[in-house]
Parts: sequence; C-alpha cells; structure tokens
Amino acid sequence: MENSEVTKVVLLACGSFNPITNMHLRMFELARDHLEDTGNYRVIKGIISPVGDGYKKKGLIEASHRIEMVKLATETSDWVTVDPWEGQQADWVETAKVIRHHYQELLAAERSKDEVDTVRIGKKRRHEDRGGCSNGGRTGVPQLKLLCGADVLESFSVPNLWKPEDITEIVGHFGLVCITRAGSDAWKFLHQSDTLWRHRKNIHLVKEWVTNEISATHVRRALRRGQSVRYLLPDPVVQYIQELSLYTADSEEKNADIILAPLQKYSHGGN
Ligand SMILES: Nc1ncnc2c1ncn2[C@@H]1O[C@H](COP(=O)(O)OP(=O)(O)OP(=O)(O)O)[C@@H](O)[C@H]1O
Ligand SMILES: NC(=O)c1ccc[n+]([C@@H]2O[C@H](COP(=O)(O)O)[C@@H](O)[C@H]2O)c1
Ligand SMILES: [Zn+2]
Repeated sequence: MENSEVTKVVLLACGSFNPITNMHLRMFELARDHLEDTGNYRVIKGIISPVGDGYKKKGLIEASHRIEMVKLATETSDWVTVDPWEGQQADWVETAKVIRHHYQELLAAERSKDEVDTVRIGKKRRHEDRGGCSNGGRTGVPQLKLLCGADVLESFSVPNLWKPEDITEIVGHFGLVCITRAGSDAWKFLHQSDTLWRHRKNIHLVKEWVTNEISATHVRRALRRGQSVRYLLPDPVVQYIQELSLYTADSEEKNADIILAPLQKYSHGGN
C-alpha cells in the first residue's frame, strides 16, 4: 500500500536535444530512481521539451526535427514523452515560463479530473447507498520539477543568461533535479551560491556512477565526419538523421553569427 505522504512528481527536461541522446533518456531513469529511493516521491511522468528555434544556439537544427527525434526516442518508454509546445513557439521562451506553462497544464488536468470525480462521487454515493464498495480518495496535483545536468546548474552563474528571480522561482517554487556531469562540480556550485543553498532542500543532486560523457556536440561532430553514432542514440533516431542528412558542416554553421536569445534579451537590460 502506498504511503499517503508520498508526493507525486512530474519531471520536465528543457534543452536543445540537438539531437536527443541515450544520456538524455538515462537522466530520467536516474532521477526517478533517486527520488523514489527517498521514499518521499513517486515519479509519474517525464516530459522532454525541446527548445524553440528562437533560442539561436549555434548548430541548432529546426525544432520540428528535434521534436520528431524525441518522439521516436521515447516510443519505448512508458513514462517519458515529448511535449512540442515550447519548440513550436516563434520566440524563445524563458525556462521559468515553460515550467509555469506545464504547471498550468497539470492544474487543468487535475481540475477536469475533479469535475469527473464530482460526477462520479455523486454516482458513487448513490451506488454506496445501494450497498456498493468505496473507491479510495484522490491525492492532488503532482509537483513539477525541472530536470537538468550539472552544466545547466552551473550556467545559472553566467552573466546575463538567467534572471535571478527566475532562478529563485525554479529552485524555490518548483524544485530541481540535477544529474552530475563530467566537468561540473554540482555540490561545489550549490555550496557557493547563496540562492541555491537557501533552497537546497528543493534541489536534488543525483550522482551518476556510470559516468557517461555522451554529448550532442560529440554526436554532431561524429555525424559530420561520417562516423557511426550507433548505440549513442536510439536506433530510430540514427535512422531519421541518416535519412534526412540532418547534421552537416552547413547545419553546424546555423546561428553562427547570432547571439544566444537569453544573452540578447538580458544584456540590454530588457526582460
Ligand atoms: N552526459 C550528460 N550527463 C548529464 N546531463 C546531461 C548529459 N548530456 C546532456 N545532459 C543534460 O541534458 C539536458 C539537455 O542538454 P542538451 O540538449 O544541451 O544536450 P548536450 O548533450 O549538452 O548538447 P550540446 O552538446 O549541444 O550542448 C541538459 O540539462 C544537460 O545538462
Ligand atoms: N534564462 C533562462 O530561462 C535560460 C537561459 C539559458 C538557457 N535556458 C534553457 O536551458 C536549456 C539549455 O539548453 P542547452 O544546454 O542546450 O543550451 C534550454 O532549454 C534553454 O531554453 C534558459
Ligand atoms: Zn548542452
């Protein structure tokens, strides 16, 4: 029987996914094991949200392809899915806004469940009046937590990349699950940031013991050089990339002379 104190959690990963790799999928498995191992959480869903073209990162191919690849990669998962909303927006959307959007979706889903329940409870009462059995209660809206690698956590300190109030909202209001990554010391970073330290109870650092340095940059480089990327990405993704010749010397030059959207937005004091 499930402990009534167990909190339901939905994990949301935002990123380029250019292309999605096996390590992106592993992040979800590692995070779920870690959270559920505490005995306090049950992870009910994972959402992958590829960033829109407006992010303007160098080498970023069209969102429609990146979304399709995540769809193919998650076909074999019974709990991780792609959500195209962010990728379909014309302009880049701040991560805090993306999280808010998904939280609103969870609230709306819960509300419609409530409406169904209201009808059902009415019916159930009539059923119980006739001697039928009771069905147990509902447990409420799940928590939504941002899932990322330690490099994203470290990027919080890059000038003009994140708004301080967005960081506070993400770690203070929602929560963060962060997977260790070679080259980034997540514990040291958390220790050195007053904001992160203040909200440390909302930040779950997950140690990946089977260190895995797969990166999408490495995958794109191998593809440009005609090398195999099999077993770094799910087979259907490898096939999709090959059929459409998605990653080339030309695609890597996309946005080469353009400043990353958040830097553009915050460097001029805009918000
Ligand atoms: N090997 C890895 N270990 C831990 N986290 C990872 C790893 N690869 C990607 N991530 C995380 O996955 C999310 C999406 O990352 P992203 O799409 O930038 O992939 P990437 O491999 O870092 O790509 P790129 O090389 O293009 O930056 C980020 O939160 C990132 O930190
Ligand atoms: N201020 C912000 O909200 C902010 C800044 C930089 C990156 N991000 C997000 O973090 C993710 C980082 O992805 P990459 O590691 O692929 O660059 C993207 O989803 C991007 O939108 C958000
Ligand atoms: Zn990255």
